[in-house]
Parts: sequence; C-alpha cells; structure tokens
Amino acid sequence: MTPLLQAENLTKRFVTRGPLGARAEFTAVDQVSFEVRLGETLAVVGESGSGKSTTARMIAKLMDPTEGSLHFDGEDVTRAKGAALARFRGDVQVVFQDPFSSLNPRHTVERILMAPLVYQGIAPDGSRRAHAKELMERVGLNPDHSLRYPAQFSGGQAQRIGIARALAVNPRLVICDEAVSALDVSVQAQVIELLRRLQRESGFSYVFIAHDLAVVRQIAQRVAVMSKGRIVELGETAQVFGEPRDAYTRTLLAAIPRIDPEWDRRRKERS
Ligand SMILES: Nc1ncnc2c1ncn2[C@@H]1O[C@H](COP(=O)(O)OP(=O)(O)OP(=O)(O)O)[C@@H](O)[C@H]1O
Repeated sequence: MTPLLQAENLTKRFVTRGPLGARAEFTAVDQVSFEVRLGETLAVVGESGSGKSTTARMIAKLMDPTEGSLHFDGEDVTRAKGAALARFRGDVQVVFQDPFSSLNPRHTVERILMAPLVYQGIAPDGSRRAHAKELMERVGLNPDHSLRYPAQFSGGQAQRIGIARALAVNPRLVICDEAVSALDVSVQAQVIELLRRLQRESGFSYVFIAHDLAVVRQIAQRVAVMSKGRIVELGETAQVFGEPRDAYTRTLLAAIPRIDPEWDRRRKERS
C-alpha cells in the first residue's frame, strides 16, 4: 500500500558564521528516510539538537530541504507550489509546542478557527461560525467561549485550540511538534487522550515529535530515533523500547525517569 507520506534522504544544511565571520556549513538533518502509514502514529525521538524539529518543518513544508524528496499520497510534493501546495496544506497540519506563541493573541478563538476554513474554502460563509463551535466541542472546549482570546485560556485549553485549528481542514496527517511537552503531567495525559480519541474518530496519521519517551510509549505504534541529524533506529515502539539495537537508543532509554516500575524492572533484568 502506498504510504501516506514518504521522506527520502531528507537533508538540511544551514550556513553559519564562525566567530571570525568565516562561513561554515552545518548539517542539521542528514539523509533521513522514513514513511508514515495510513492511520498510524510515528514518533520521532532524540535528544535536544538531534534534528527532530528541522525534520518536522521539512515534512510540513515549512522549510525546504537542501536535498532529498518528499512524497504525499504518492505525489512528489518536494517542490510543490501554488495549487499543489495549498492542497498539501489542507492535508497536513501542525500542532506546535507553545500554543500561546502559535495562536494570534489579538484574535478570538472563533476567528482563529474560522481562518483555515476560509483559506481552504471549507464550509460556506454562513456556517463557519457554527463549524468553529463544533470544533471547540470536539476538543472538549466550551463553545460559549468562542469570543474569548487565547490568553483567557489555560495552557492545556490553549493547546486544545491549536489542535482544533489543525483539525478544521480535516487533515490526513497531523504533525505534533512537542505538542504536549510544555504541559503539566496531568494536563498532558488529558491532551494525549484527546489526541488518541480524535485519531480513533477520524483515522488520520500522526507524526509525533517528542523527547519524552514515556509519552511516546503511550501514543506511537512506531518510533524513529534521531541522533546528530540521522535516524539511528526505526521500528515498532515495543521492539525499539524493549530490545533497542542501537547503543544511542539504549542510552536515551536509560536516561529517562521511569513511570512504569514493572517495565523498568524487566529492562534491568535483561541488561
Ligand atoms: N535556522 C537555523 N540555522 C542554523 N542552525 C539551525 C537552525 N535551526 C536549527 N539549527 C540547528 O540544527 C540542529 C537541529 O535542531 P532541531 O531544532 O531540529 O533539533 P531538535 O532535535 O528539534 O532539538 P530540540 O528538541 O531542542 O528542539 C541544532 O544544532 C540547531 O542548533
């Protein structure tokens, strides 16, 4: 079956300036290849600076790769512009880490949620307001609060607005870039539950970028481990976490605080 998204040898090099103004090239993402299957959640994990966000930005087409290609639903979208790019934007949405900086503080929730409907030409003029309220209900927000501003919501509620905005266009792939990392643990659990429910209801795929492996275990069927711009391991979550083949993955797993003592005990027994 054609994968929903296919990244092949994606590479991103940044040009930097050294202390004496010398030009240097830095490879943030190096020949990364993976596919995202229909309806699955693929997590991308790795330490800070390993290239997760740069990869997310390239597959969301918020940044062009220096090299490599990107296919969506079998179509080459690497250089997509105009109508093809607009179609891609309707299919692929991003939820960012900090809802407060990714939501316009001067716009009401209603306006924030109506904007993608207007852009994608979804829902006729007269029904957009009702559509925005429905979206609020879907993500567990009170639709009576549609005329409030982002700052009037808590962090978890604001992230629900970010999720509702991503869902407005009925995407087929949602990229969550550290979408729950800034939330308190209890709020985080609620938002993860919401993300899972929405996937069950709508069947879209997630690429879930995270550094918290405990979160990844709850949500992802497959996981790609990144280190220094490369994917060092990719496989079923249970297999990668249970029997990591790569030394870096083992270090990463050993470094996280365990929330599941039973799992930790089994891991220690094996090593
Ligand atoms: N615009 C840029 N110009 C130069 N270097 C960049 C740029 N964006 C990212 N980098 C560098 O590329 C590397 C990968 O960054 P990236 O943000 O993708 O990593 P990450 O794994 O998402 O890390 P974090 O979890 O801290 O966000 C880092 O060393 C970063 O400093």
